[in-house]
Amino acid sequence: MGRHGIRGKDRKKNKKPNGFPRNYELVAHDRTSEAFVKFYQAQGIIPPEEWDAFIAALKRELPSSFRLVGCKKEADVLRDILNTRYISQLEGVKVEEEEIEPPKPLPWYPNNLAYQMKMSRTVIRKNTILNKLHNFLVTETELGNISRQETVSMIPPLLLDVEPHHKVFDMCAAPGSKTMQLIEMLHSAGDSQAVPEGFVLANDVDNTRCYLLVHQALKRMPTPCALVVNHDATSMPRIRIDEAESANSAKFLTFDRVLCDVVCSGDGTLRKNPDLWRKWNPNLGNGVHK
Ligand SMILES: C[S@@+](CC[C@H](N)C(=O)[O-])C[C@H]1O[C@@H](n2cnc3c(N)ncnc32)[C@H](O)[C@@H]1O
Repeated sequence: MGRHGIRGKDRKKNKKPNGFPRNYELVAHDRTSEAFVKFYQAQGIIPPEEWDAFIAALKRELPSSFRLVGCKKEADVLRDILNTRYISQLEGVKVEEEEIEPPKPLPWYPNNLAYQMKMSRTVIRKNTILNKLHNFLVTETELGNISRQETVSMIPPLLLDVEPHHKVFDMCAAPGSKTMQLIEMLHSAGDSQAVPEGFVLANDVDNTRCYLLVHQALKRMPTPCALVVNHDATSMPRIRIDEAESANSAKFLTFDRVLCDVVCSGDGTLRKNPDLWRKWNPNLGNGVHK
């Protein structure tokens, strides 16, 4: 079951008999779409023997996940608070006969700083500790101590193995969850006051999304080691780093690490937003490639 606000024309259709609009309605999500099946089968990119597993994966609700910002000295304290005040209190707790799953550390993420959990909003509302945990996560996210990020999105920056002296180019950076992780890795030397030698050049072609990068991501992680640029990464100009007059002796910036997180179809969002099943059409994916 999901809860939806009812907007626009749909609001008219959803009037109660007494004439007052129902703002919310409980809707069972129909996680099927003929258009989706037709489109993906025509692409021929999913081997027939994997089709059922593919659809089953898309129908599984996406667990939520978050990271404690690792380069801050508060990370250890926050992990302790999370474990003692919330996770240990939730062991074996049931909501309406159903045992709830407390947040679990992702085993491959360094220092147990990333967690995943499966909890619906309905369950959160019905349990006091879960409610408090929810408020804790919201507050610490606002303070920049926690970053809400999908589990799969945490992997590429980890694989880059960024060190504090690295010059890093994040080619398609907005809205910036991976940029944040790269900056954290630059600042990972332990001394939170020290300015690392390296930096992240964070670029995105979309000007509006560059604003998101600055105002949502970098605002929470102030650093002198990040620069945002707004350019088409397919024709990125070389950046000259010498002061010489002569073009013959020109030196250009090179990078130690490059992250290129290109646009996808966005269809994985079906897991996060099941309402998309009924609205799905190929233009949604094509739209992000304009
Ligand atoms: C998958 S999103 C990036 C998500 C981001 N790395 C993060 O972790 O938050 C892809 C981004 O690529 C950008 N983009 C698309 N074409 C681009 C291009 N030619 N040059 C630079 N950025 C581009 C889009 O505007 C979009 O913000």
